[in-house]
Amino acid sequence: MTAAGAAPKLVLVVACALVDADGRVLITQRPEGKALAGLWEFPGGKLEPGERPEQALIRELAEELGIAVEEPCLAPLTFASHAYEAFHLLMPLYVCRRWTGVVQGLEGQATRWVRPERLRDFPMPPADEPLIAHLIDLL
Ligand SMILES: Nc1nc2c([nH]c(=O)n2[C@H]2C[C@H](O)[C@@H](COP(=O)(O)OP(=O)(O)OP(=O)(O)O)O2)c(=O)[nH]1
Repeated sequence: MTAAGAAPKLVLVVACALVDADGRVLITQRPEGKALAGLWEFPGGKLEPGERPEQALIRELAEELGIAVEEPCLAPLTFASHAYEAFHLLMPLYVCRRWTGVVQGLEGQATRWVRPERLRDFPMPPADEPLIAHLIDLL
């Protein structure tokens, strides 16, 4: 609970479910030393000042994974809205099936391609749990 009048800080993070030709989804493991370290998440991150969400996501996918995505290939699927202790996370989740380049964990993060029904076998941040059902429905 926050004190009356004190609104939690709203943090906008964009994330993407990359889907391969076999219908598997990419998850990446948050590195040691970061918040939520060791948990598996969808690639993405916070917007930089002046960025549109899609631009931020394209930048994050290039920086984290070394792939190039065109904006029309990002389809909105759903979003997460989750109250963490320090902030409230609002996280649109896009789906992308087309990119160029080969996915690599450029920041040393582990990467896994996982069938949507298997996503629950990987510990994910609490904000992500409700997203899994949407991916199972879609794929
Ligand atoms: N990229 C991504 N972030 C997620 C997911 N689920 C989830 O709760 N988050 C949270 C974790 C972080 O608090 C935030 C993403 O921030 P980030 O990865 O860009 O930044 P960070 O934690 O390294 O923090 P910072 O050092 O940049 O401040 O969103 C997810 O599936 N993907």
